This record gives sequence, C-alpha cells and structure tokens, in this order.
Amino acid sequence: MNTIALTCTDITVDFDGFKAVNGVDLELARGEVHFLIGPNGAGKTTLVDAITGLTPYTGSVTKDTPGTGAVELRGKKVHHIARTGIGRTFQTATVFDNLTVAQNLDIAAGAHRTPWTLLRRRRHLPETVTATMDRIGLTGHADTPAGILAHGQKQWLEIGMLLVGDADVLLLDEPIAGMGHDERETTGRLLHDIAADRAVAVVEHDMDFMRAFASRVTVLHAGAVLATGSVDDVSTDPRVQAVYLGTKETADAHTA
Ligand SMILES: Nc1ncnc2c1ncn2[C@@H]1O[C@H](COP(=O)(O)OP(=O)(O)OP(=O)(O)O)[C@@H](O)[C@H]1O
Repeated sequence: MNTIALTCTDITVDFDGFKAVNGVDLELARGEVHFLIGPNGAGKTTLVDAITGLTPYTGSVTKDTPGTGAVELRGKKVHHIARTGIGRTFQTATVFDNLTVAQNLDIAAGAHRTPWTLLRRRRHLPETVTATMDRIGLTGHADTPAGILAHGQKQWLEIGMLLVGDADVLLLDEPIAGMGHDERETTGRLLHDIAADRAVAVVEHDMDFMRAFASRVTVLHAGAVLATGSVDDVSTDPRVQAVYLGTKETADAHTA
C-alpha cells in the first residue's frame, strides 16, 4: 500500500474573479508517477504554482513526511515549502549554465556551504553527488558546463538537483518536451526509479508518454478535476474522451 505524501483539499485559485483552479482535490502517493493532464488552460501549472507557494489559494495542502507527520503548507513561503521536501522543475531547465554538472549538483546538495566553497572545485565530491550523477546518467559529463548539455540532459540534471536536495515530492512540468524517443524512454524509466520511495507528479501533454509511464492520472478541465484513476480508467471515461475530442459542451454536461 503506497502512502500519501501530499494531499490537496478543495484548492481554488481566483484571478480577479476567474477561477483558474476550482475546488481541486488531489492526493500524491509515494511509489507512484502521477500524471496531471488536461487541455491548454485547464489549470495544471496554476495548481503546481499553488502547491509550491507561488500563487495564493484557498483550501489546504498538507505534506506528510514519515517521522514528522502532516504539515500544512498554505501560507508558508516558497523556500519553506521547498524545505519540507517539495521540489519542482519548470519547462525551461533552471540550472547554472556556466557551472559543470558536478558543481550544479554539489551546490544543490550543499545548501549549508558558503558561496566560496560552493564555487571552488572539490577534489572529492560527496557520495550523494556521484551516486545521483550516476542515477541521472550524467557521470560521463561531470565536468561538462551545464550550458552545453542537450535539452534532455539539462532536464535530468534538474531532476538530479532536486534529488540531492532531498525532495521527496517532485512536481515536474513537461519533462520530456523537446526530447527524442530514446530520451523519453530514459526519462520515463528514471521517473519510476525515483518514485520508488517518493511521490512524483508530471504535468504533461504527451499522451503516448502518459500511457507508457503513468501509475495514476488526474485529468483537469476548466480548473476542476474531471477524472482520476488508472490510465485505463481515464482513457475509457466518456467525459475525458469528450474533452480530448474537442466536444467541450459534452464534457461540461457530464461535469455539471
Ligand atoms: N496570473 C494570472 N492571471 C490571470 N489568469 C491567469 C494567470 N495565470 C494563469 N491564468 C489563466 O488561468 C488558466 C489556467 O492556466 P494554466 O497555465 O494553469 O493552465 P495549464 O493547464 O497549465 O495550461 P497549459 O497546458 O497550456 O500550460 C488559463 O486560462 C490562464 O490564462
């Protein structure tokens, strides 16, 4: 039985009267790669923004950490939320282009070190850095400046930076955008590898990737949850088919 790491209850984000997210309930469980899908404007990114503290909302988000218990995240600052173990990537990787792969990971692993010691190349990297580099397939690029990595490799580095920072709930925004077939497969396997003892949520538009790698799927439409369940559950749901076939009126009728 997978344990719940993050619980969103009745999340609503109101932009001057427009509810971009409208009463969303969502549970992310350890051991699962949970895909958040939905048409453009469905509210996926806004929901992630709310969870990570970038957007005000009503409702509740609780993070459950073994040994610590449940903590309410609403009202906490972005860096406090990150410190509870919630890590996020963006569509455009946010790595330090001029630093090497190893240095990027070392910095993410060493929040307690001073800026000078962070920038100085170390003779021995911490074990967590070398192990993570191996895990994300970048050991051969340890001394490569992150700025010249391929797009996919940058995404893997960013995921690695969350791992060395001890994130155990990962929220990834379109991690395979711009990747070729082999990179996608590698990314899908990496997501399942890291989800073994973490909760991983993936905002995604690529339905083939979702079908291949989702443990669970939540479909958002017009700010609300349209369906949640296994790939088969949501694929055969007439409301979901209606949204993706473009017959929005049918979906609205089903939701009402
Ligand atoms: N700061 C904002 N102010 C007003 N409206 C916003 C703001 N941010 C997002 N929106 C609107 O909220 C809705 C949801 O946007 P959001 O980016 O969360 O959707 P999405 O499901 O992530 O879409 P996509 O798949 O295109 O990235 C959209 O209609 C968007 O225009």
